[in-house]
Amino acid sequence: MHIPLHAYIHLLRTYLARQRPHVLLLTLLLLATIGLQLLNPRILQLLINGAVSQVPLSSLSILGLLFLFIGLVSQFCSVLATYLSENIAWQATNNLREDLAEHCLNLDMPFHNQHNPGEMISRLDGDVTSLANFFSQFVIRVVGNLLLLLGILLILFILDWRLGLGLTVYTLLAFLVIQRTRNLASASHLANKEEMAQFYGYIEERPSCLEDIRALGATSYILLGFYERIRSWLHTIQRLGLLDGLRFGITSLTLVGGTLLALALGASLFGLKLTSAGTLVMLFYYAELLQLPLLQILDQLSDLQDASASITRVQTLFNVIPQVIDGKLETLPSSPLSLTFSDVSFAYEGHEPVLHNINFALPGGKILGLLGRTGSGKTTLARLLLRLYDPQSGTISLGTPSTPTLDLRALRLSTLRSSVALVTQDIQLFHASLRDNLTFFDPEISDERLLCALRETGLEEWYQHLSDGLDTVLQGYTGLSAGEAQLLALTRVFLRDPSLVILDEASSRLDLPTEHKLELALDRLLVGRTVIIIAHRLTTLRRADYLLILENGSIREQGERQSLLKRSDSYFSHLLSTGMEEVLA
Ligand SMILES: Nc1ncnc2c1ncn2[C@@H]1O[C@H](COP(=O)(O)OP(=O)(O)OP(=O)(O)O)[C@@H](O)[C@H]1O
Repeated sequence: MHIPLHAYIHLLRTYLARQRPHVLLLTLLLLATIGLQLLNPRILQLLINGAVSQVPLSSLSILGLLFLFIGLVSQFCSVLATYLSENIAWQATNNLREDLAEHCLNLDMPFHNQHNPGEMISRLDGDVTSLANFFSQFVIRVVGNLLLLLGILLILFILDWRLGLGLTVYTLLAFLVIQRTRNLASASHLANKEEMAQFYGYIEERPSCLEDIRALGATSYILLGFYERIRSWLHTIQRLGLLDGLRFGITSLTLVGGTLLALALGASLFGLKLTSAGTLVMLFYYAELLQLPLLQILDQLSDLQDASASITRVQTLFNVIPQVIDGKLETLPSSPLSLTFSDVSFAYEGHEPVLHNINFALPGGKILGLLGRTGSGKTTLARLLLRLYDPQSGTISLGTPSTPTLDLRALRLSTLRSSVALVTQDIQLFHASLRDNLTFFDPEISDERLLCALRETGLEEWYQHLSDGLDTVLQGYTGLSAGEAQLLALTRVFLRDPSLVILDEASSRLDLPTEHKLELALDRLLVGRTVIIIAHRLTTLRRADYLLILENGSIREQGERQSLLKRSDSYFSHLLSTGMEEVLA
């Protein structure tokens, strides 16, 4: 997978620029750690040589203390650097996660239809998390460890060119050998992940159809599938364990080889009286130290491989452009809006047309009852009105007293969606306080306004039974009846005060007191607004000034409710006389 260098640099610059002082401090700390790591063996050399040549104990003690002090400072710097790099990584990944989440939320429905929530979680969490190391450590660690490596080899060259040359050749060979052996188990690691996903997918799916499994007596069949998967997984794990063990063995042997080489070279120089005991110990120390940058550079390179895949996926997501383009007009008057559909036709991407040449006009402040069998296109029509999708042909316009036809596409999406409210049957409640569920986390909305809205929707009594009032945490639908959930959705609309309301009535039957409360709430809510009700109850239809009946995505009939009622040949009259079940179900 090839990612241009500028993509890495762009990502690093974007997300590290906000934390420049921390990055600078981290660089300094790492450089200090490297300097101290290089210095300490030299102190050890002086200490041992001093001891051999019997320098005074006080001087040796100072050297000993200095050795300890440098070790401590080096450890302290390294702890501080770890803390800082964790912080930098969290900040950078959180900023990236935030930008990506905002981007995804602004993408339109066609995108979300094609990408399931699991995929989004894997992008926003999995991929972003795997970039943490890339942000906090990659450049600094690779450059830092290269400096450490070069520093050690340079010191060895200065000590004796044969030592320097021998260990340089060893370093290059060790790099190649360890790098090669690392790839030994990578195919097995992938296979292991695949087997794991298969296994969990299998056991996750089974509980959801437990009843069917029992009723059909399919338990043995399910267990057989379970054993087959676990057997296949076991073989993969065994192979992986073997290869991992082999890899570990080869790496350890290669590293020990370096120390042995250093000792052999040092010992032969010592035998030729070309070096001192202190230098021999220092050499051993450097040879051990050499392992650290070698392994860390290889670790960083393998992390970069993972990061590259994540960077590609994150970039691809950032490159997705919404199909619904935002308009420019920022304001709409708060008076009831008139609505016009002119020759609107629409098909979901890759599907047959759902709406065909829809034409209708609804004056401001009036109520339209929208009827039709299931699948006739009612919800789709509401989605077009909110610009969750754009129609392939035709225009939808809102009208204000000053501008009778204002194409939806001219409006800012945020303006449109604050003026038009959609209450769906599928009411979403967050795991959050009642206050946050109503205000959508907007601190500007006062508690008085909230209580007033709850009174308007008849939820005052329900509210008084809540243990923590507005701070009561709603656990999804637990403790809420379907009617109460609908009333809460209406309370949200009261608070937003939109000019046009689309209400997809719940098709389930409510008990009489709740239905009564709902009717009262609607009486108050719908006054002075333009309303479209996707109606499932006769009582609601009585509110409608106009009716529009859809059939297979086309208008079967439309007109003023009263005049349709009066006309005995109207389809509506026919539906009334036959009980209307088929279109209100
Ligand atoms: N996201 C989608 N992608 C593809 N086809 C869809 C999508 N949503 C709805 N449809 C199809 O569009 C047609 C109209 O669906 P729509 O939900 O608008 O009907 P409806 O009249 O609101 O039905 P109901 O009363 O059952 O809610 C149906 O055939 C449906 O399968």
